[in-house]
Amino acid sequence: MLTLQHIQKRYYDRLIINIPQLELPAGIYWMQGGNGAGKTTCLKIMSGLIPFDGEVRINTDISSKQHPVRYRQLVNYAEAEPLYPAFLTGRDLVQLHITTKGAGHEDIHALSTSLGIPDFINNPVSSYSSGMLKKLSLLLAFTGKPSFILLDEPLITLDTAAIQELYTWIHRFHTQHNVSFLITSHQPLLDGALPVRATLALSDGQLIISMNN
Ligand SMILES: Nc1ncnc2c1ncn2[C@@H]1O[C@H](COP(=O)(O)OP(=O)(O)OP(=O)(O)O)[C@@H](O)[C@H]1O
Repeated sequence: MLTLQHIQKRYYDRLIINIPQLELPAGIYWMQGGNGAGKTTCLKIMSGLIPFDGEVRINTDISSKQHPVRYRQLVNYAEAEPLYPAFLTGRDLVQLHITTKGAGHEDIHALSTSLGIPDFINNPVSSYSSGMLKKLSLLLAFTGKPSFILLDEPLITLDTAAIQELYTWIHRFHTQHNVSFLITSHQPLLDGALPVRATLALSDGQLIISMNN
């Protein structure tokens, strides 16, 4: 369960996010919103990466502000446009994540192989295409033993085969390891692609929730 209370985020004097109360029980969530609606800002708040007013907690009592290390072990985040130090290889980054996040729910190498990452994992990330970089960032978001994985625009730059693989892994982590997902996208989810619990629409800084079924 991810809980948000009294969340406000301003850039300069402009209120970007205003969420008085939100509870996301275990599930898969699909978030939509136009350009500049605040999706990335919202995910950065939920991942504890930027300052904000209010409180975000995972599993009821672990606060992103009071227990930042434990919180970050339980909430993983993949950026829409990931950036890494150019000289590191994919293998360096995977190793770093495995070392800091601990043994994962599953052998991460199977996910890596299904996305074709072994073909380029030993090369420096400066040589990666945008799709390769995206695949690596998604792989890193599956490391450790998170309760919640936040994926910002995971579909952009992925080819159709990789999107299908990603859906398979999301479904598997959710059903077998009870991992929840919050996924942002400009596209509506294709019918039956994922068992989404609710759709979140972000507009004027406010979230509107539509439960499925
Ligand atoms: N570091 C920043 N400084 C000032 N304003 C910012 C900053 N980051 C984001 N904003 C503003 O906050 C608003 C929300 O931006 P955000 O990136 O969260 O939107 P988004 O929904 O992810 O957009 P998109 O779909 O275009 O990626 C925008 O008006 C943006 O200009």
